Amino acid sequence: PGGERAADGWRVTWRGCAVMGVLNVTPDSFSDGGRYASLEAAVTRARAMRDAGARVIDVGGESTRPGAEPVPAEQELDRVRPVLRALAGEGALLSVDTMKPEVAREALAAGAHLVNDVTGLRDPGMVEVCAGAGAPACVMHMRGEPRTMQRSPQYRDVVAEVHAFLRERAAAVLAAGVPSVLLDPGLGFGKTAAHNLALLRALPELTCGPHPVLVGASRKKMIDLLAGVPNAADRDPGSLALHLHAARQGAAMVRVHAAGVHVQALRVQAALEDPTFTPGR
Ligand SMILES: Cn1cnc2c(O)nc(N)nc21
Repeated sequence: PGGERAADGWRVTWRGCAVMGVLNVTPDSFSDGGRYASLEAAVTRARAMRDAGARVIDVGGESTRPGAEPVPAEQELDRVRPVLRALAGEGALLSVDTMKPEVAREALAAGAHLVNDVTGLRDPGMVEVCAGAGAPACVMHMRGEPRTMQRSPQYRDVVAEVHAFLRERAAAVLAAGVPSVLLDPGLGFGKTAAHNLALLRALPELTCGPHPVLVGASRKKMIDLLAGVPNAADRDPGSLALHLHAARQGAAMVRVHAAGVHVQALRVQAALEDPTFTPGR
């Protein structure tokens, strides 16, 4: 907490953990599907999250929730490009949430600063796009693919396997010229709630490394399994609990729907954790 910390090639001075606001411009996303289908609504939402203190806005045109059907590249691009163009240069950093290199390339040209690829840049073309554009990337662990990943995920040792994957992918993409990476354990992407808990409890093993770590638990199914909250839209308190834990364990950023709630709580937590912090009065 506090002081300068390089994160992904751009220097941010922040206290504690930064917030990445989720902007799903898809009709079927699990928690806010369809609400931001119109460009104006999406841009308004992004500005609200930025004004609430979100450091990054993550723009996604293809749902990655469990069971989601793939979307053609052109359709995905038609959803995200106008939003990125409208937001470019307005102050928030922009990431594009996509698994497709051709979408990432066009999104970076339209103003995105960062690529958030839930496959961990599995496609070599994605590595080329990020290296070619000099764009940082989030390397996330996913077992399988969104459509089938939650059927029966199994690991010998989920923490060891996920951390090994992230270290190996990070080394590979950096060696291929991607300027910097964030690592992300990919909660809910081919994991049971028990797997997610193990990964959250082992975060210090990941955050003690050289790369900033991003964690996204916002409104996910595990909150229902831990606290009995069947409706995704009601899960922000549980999301906050998980993200405060992640920040306390050294996460550099959390990916959230409720940006304002998280910004306030993380600022208070950072002050609490920072013995040099002196309140205004
Ligand atoms: C797109 N998306 C959904 N959940 C996510 C998570 O936990 N991390 C990242 N990087 N992206 C996510």
